[in-house]
Amino acid sequence: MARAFLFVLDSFGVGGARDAAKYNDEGANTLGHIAQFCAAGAANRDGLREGPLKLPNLSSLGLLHIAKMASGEFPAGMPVPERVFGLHGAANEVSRGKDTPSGHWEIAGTPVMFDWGYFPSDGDAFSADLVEAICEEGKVSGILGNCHASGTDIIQKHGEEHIRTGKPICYTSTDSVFQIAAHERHFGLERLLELSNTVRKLLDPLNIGRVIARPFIGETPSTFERTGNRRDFSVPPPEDTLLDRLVAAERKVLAVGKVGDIFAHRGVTDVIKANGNAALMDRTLEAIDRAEHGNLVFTNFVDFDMLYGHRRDVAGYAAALEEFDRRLPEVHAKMKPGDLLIMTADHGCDPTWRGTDHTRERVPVMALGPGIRARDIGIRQSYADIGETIAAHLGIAAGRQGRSFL
Ligand SMILES: O=P(O)(O)O[C@H]1O[C@H](CO)[C@@H](O)[C@H]1O
Ligand SMILES: [Mn+2]
Ligand SMILES: [Mn+2]
Repeated sequence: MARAFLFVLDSFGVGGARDAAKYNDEGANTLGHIAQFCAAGAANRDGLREGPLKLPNLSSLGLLHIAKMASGEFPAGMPVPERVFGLHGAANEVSRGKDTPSGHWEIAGTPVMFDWGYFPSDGDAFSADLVEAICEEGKVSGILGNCHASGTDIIQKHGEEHIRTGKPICYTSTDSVFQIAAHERHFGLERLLELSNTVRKLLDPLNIGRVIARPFIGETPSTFERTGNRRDFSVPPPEDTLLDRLVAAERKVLAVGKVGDIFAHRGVTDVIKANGNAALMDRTLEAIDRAEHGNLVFTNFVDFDMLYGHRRDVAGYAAALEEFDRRLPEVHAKMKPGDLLIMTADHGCDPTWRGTDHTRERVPVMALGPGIRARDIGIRQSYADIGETIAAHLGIAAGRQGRSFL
């Protein structure tokens, strides 16, 4: 019985990307810098965590060896185990963007070799024509924001005006995204989702990867808070991915968290939503119980990126990693002969880095399962090797990109 479980720790990079300078990210290292801050006592938070970064389970699967391989150094303050129990390596990204869809599609065998459309960072992000079309077709009297921004900052800045005027808050980042923040009650969640759909269609000719609906609640800047009802409206991948190939071979793909949205629901048989890493882990464990021979359970753990990486919150990121690490034995306990678990990431988001955007980095690749012998699989030339490994493990035909490391 062969089953595969793929966990993407969203934004958990390990530094070392050869092309980092092209993205103004030379030296960025999500794991390395978190470990450094923790070891220096600069990531303590009362009641949350303290001291050096503690990831005993990930370390025993080779995470620290991966860090050394990817960026030249073991992470600071973390004891290096003598023996490693998993297949371990790092992977370069070949896709041009350092965004979530590019990373996930590349993992699934479809690197993004075209350029996404992006919005300018000087002056208005969105052209007058686009704003006019949004107002007309989306039936709103105007938009707020119209700039590059951090999603939590911009709702503090414009939230009250948004409630007063009904104008949605529209912003972007260095990713190919158009984000729309609106109040769940005053503006209405359904209306926000409809507007996002309308904008999605308007943006197709501009090659924009995603429209993201960002509902929030609260009445004042200090109480505004984004909710778990975020929705991503992605363009479909440019060609069939591992997920489509599995479905064509009559396999189930159980997509936990935002995975379904990222693949525009192509190649997904079961959509399982959850809010927050703890609930994502709970739903993943249930999906593993349900998964049958030949199935893939594919989970995105979004908190690392959304709540801590973009917020440049080192202590928060460290605590989330430690919590994830603590729950890994629950996954191990469910693994049966024939199961393969791969853990990786889609890009970096170094919480010590300038700005609030993703960082171009290598990602860790950890694979384990009963009967899979631990070894060093080196630096892989593309994330696509991960998807190919799953294809080989589940016994479907090889795709066009990547090489299995099994
Ligand atoms: O600041 P927030 O709204 O979290 O936005 C972040 O989330 C987007 C999608 O991951 C990224 O493009 C980044 O801009
Ligand atoms: Mn991501
Ligand atoms: Mn992100």
